[in-house]
Amino acid sequence: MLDLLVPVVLAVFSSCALYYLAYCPRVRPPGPRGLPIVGNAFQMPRGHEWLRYAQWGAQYGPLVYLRLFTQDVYVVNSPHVASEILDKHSSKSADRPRAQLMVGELIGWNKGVAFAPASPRHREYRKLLSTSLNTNAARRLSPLQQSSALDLLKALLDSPHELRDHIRSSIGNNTVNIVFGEQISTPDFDYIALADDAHYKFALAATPYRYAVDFFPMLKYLPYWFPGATFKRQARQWKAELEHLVSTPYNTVKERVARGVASPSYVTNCIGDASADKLAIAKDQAIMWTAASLYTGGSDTTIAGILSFFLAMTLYPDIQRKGREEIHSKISTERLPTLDDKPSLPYIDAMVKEVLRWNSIAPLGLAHRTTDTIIYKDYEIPPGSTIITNVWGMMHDESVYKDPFTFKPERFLGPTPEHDPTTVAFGFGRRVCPGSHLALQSLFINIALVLATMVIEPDGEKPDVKYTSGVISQPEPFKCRIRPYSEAAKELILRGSE
Ligand code: HEM
Repeated sequence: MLDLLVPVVLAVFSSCALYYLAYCPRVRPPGPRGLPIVGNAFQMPRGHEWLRYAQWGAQYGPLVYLRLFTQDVYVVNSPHVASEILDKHSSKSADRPRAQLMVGELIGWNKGVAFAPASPRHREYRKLLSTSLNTNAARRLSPLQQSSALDLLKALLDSPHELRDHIRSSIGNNTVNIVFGEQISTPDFDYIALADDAHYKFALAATPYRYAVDFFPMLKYLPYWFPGATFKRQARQWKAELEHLVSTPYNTVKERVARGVASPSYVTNCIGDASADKLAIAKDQAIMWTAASLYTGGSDTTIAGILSFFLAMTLYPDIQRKGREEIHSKISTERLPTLDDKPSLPYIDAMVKEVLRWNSIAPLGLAHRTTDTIIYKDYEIPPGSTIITNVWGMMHDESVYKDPFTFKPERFLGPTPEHDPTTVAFGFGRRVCPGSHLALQSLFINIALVLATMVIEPDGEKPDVKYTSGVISQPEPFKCRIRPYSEAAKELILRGSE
């Protein structure tokens, strides 16, 4: 009898354990207590969400659980946890939350790289992007970035008060040159103006709770003429505008490739040796949509970074002076710095990092969606969950960055530098920003050229540090005075731009 007891007890015990493991929901990470049915829907912040997420992070820990009706949402407030979930389980976390119906499906933004679902199409996109934007490829594009930074200096000599417009046009033109090889602008088609308009409409259409169709998907079947179906007519018009914006420059470059007169660019590089009119449809579409996505992903982000740098320099004259002294002592005042000088300019390199950290350009990155169960510690993250990375929160965690609201490049120098923000600012896993090398180069070149030749000062009172809300956050309008550092510096700019 006793012989039987031990195996029976063991069998019962292990069955219970197996049942528990298989069927009992694992513990969820802590988070604010929600209401029945709606969960945390009414506690969700509207605007500058990263501040509330960081507060929840301080209260509940690096992984916070929220429920919006039936949607599981995990907010990650630590680089380590983000990497454990999104880098280590990259194949299970590479999807995007289904874009709201209006902006994604009806207008068509889900064909762009950033909002495309994880799929063979998205993998094809990433293959094209990594071939053309990897470290070596990006390095070859630095002369174009140098020349657009010089355009910015020249424009600032002429009209320093138009700082924002000058940065926008220098970065916009540069991105178009990199992607299409030349400006695509005719009296009827101004690419940059049309792209900016499309981004504005994207932001309107993506505003949460704006369109009833996002909650009641059946509404998408309403006929266009139906009373009250204004959203359908609006979506049809915006979709046509988006497709025109995406296809016109691409077809222009393709036609130039066919005539053998295209300038080198991302698009010509992707088309490669294939005869431009014989590309497989899937590849043709992939080149067209990745090209458009480079402008969308690369323009406003880089502009926000350069504006942040100008704001920081207005507020921190000593840091500005130190940066300029490094350039003048290591490179001289006789020539302008280039990307090749990076190894001799560690302080400028640290400034680039601090620009990325001080006020995060993409404070919440872009949300991921899981497609399979992910186990992290005791927690089970089910498929279909939304993962939000609170990049701003990670960059302002006092246990990682001492005095996080102060602009202090020194934190990245010396024997014990603080955590490198470039590992966080560009996102995680299979969705990590494909333009990060280009972005870092652009920030370095612009910062080095401005510091070598210009002085930035407050215009009256020191400005407040106020940033816009949204996917990309940039300084709100602020006043500063910009003047050449010396007559020689002015000469250098004018000579350099001849
Ligand atoms: C300082 C400037 C930039 C910052 C801070 C930035 C940041 C980011 C972040 C956080 C993501 C989302 C990553 C994720 O989902 O985990 C992203 C995605 C993306 N970025 Fe950037 N970015 C910058 C510049 C650029 C540039 C210059 C380009 C192209 C020329 C670019 C193209 C893209 C694209 C296409 C995606 C979508 C990737 C995908 O979903 O697969 N970005 N970026």
